[in-house]
Amino acid sequence: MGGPAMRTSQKDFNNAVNQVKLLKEDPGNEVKLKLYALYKQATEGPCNVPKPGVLDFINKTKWDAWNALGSLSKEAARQNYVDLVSRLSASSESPSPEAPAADRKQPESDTLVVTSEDGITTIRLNRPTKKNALTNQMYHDIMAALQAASKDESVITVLTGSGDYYCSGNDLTNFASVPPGGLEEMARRGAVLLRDFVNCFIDFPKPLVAVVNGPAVGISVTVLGLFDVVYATDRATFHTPFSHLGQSPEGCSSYTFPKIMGSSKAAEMLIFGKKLTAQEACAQGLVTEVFPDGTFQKEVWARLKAYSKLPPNTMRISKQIIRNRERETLHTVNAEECRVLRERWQSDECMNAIASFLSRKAKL
Ligand SMILES: CCCCCCCCCCC/C=C/C(=O)SCCNC(=O)CCNC(=O)[C@H](O)C(C)(C)COP(=O)(O)OP(=O)(O)OC[C@H]1O[C@@H](n2cnc3c(N)ncnc32)[C@H](O)[C@@H]1OP(=O)(O)O
Repeated sequence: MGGPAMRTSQKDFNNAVNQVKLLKEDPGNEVKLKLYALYKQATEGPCNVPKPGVLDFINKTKWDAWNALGSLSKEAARQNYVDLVSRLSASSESPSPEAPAADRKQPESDTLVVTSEDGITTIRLNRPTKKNALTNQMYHDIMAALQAASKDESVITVLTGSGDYYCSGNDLTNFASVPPGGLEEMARRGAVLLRDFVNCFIDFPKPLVAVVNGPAVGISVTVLGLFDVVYATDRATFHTPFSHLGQSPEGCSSYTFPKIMGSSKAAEMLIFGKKLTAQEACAQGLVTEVFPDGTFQKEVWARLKAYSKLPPNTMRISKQIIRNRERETLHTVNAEECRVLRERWQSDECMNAIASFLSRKAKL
């Protein structure tokens, strides 16, 4: 993959190196190995020392981790290191879901309903009169719900919607109240929120399933590439109208969609905003299986209940080994997409599209 424009300075990197020493929680061996490899790549470049012998287990493991970074540039490694440390610092400082920040409503807010039953935690978007459009609060609530689900007793986590839509994407009124810092500050905050939101999907440790109960728009479509399985009713459609909105792809779709469906089909969706039927999305690999709407709920939940009886640790480990192949790439893509969107949100094309929706309630 071509490396995105990097912005991390040597000073940011040095700060991150110092920050690691101050982490309140041990991040575990896997993460420490990743930090080691990125540090070596950032400071010395691609692995350039002889491979330790098989019996020198620790040094061989470290060598393997460094060597696995291949020809990643020093700058990209520095950026990935800083991003990783920033995520670690945020998670060790952020309050647990049981002790929420005072200024933030928790998922008990009725726009998100979280339930756990039969080994399945279900996160349900519950704003049917607005087609489950995502408010700022809902982004935070979904992140908190995913964080809680990653630690609860459940085996599988499901995201679904209430009513006739799965989700109509970002609530465009999120852009209506401009903070004191102006448009620039709004775009900066939006980019941080989006990056953190998508990171939660990249790093979610258990099998994650989307039960797409109706049409899906925007970010609710793009993050599907980060789910393990996507079941859809035959009523569902998949629409990413970014160009219509003066915006650019997010949710890692600039990477996952070409990988899933090929570059030309991905371009038709992400650049021209082609809306796919459920059958088309399935044929292109974005959807795992399509069910008739009349039996959708019954068939899908019966399937998921059966899967939830499989050995939990084995499923989690299998998911991790699949995700680990490209975790760092996904984080890099996410950071780059957010950087570009931050600029798009300040563009005339985007402002005009949002103003048009807000003033005339323009339809896609
Ligand atoms: C601090 C900065 C904050 C920034 C936060 C940024 C966070 C990250 C952002 C990530 C980037 C995401 C990108 C996207 O998701 S792009 C996609 C955005 N979505 C849309 O453009 C969809 C707009 N909606 C429509 O086109 C139609 O409503 C739709 C086709 C979905 C349904 O049409 P239908 O005719 O069936 O129904 P209605 O239009 O009558 O809808 C019912 C009511 O729901 C309101 N609605 C629907 N979708 C949205 C939406 N996305 N945002 C806001 N409101 C929405 C609609 O207006 C109706 O409301 P009223 O009943 O009050 O009229």
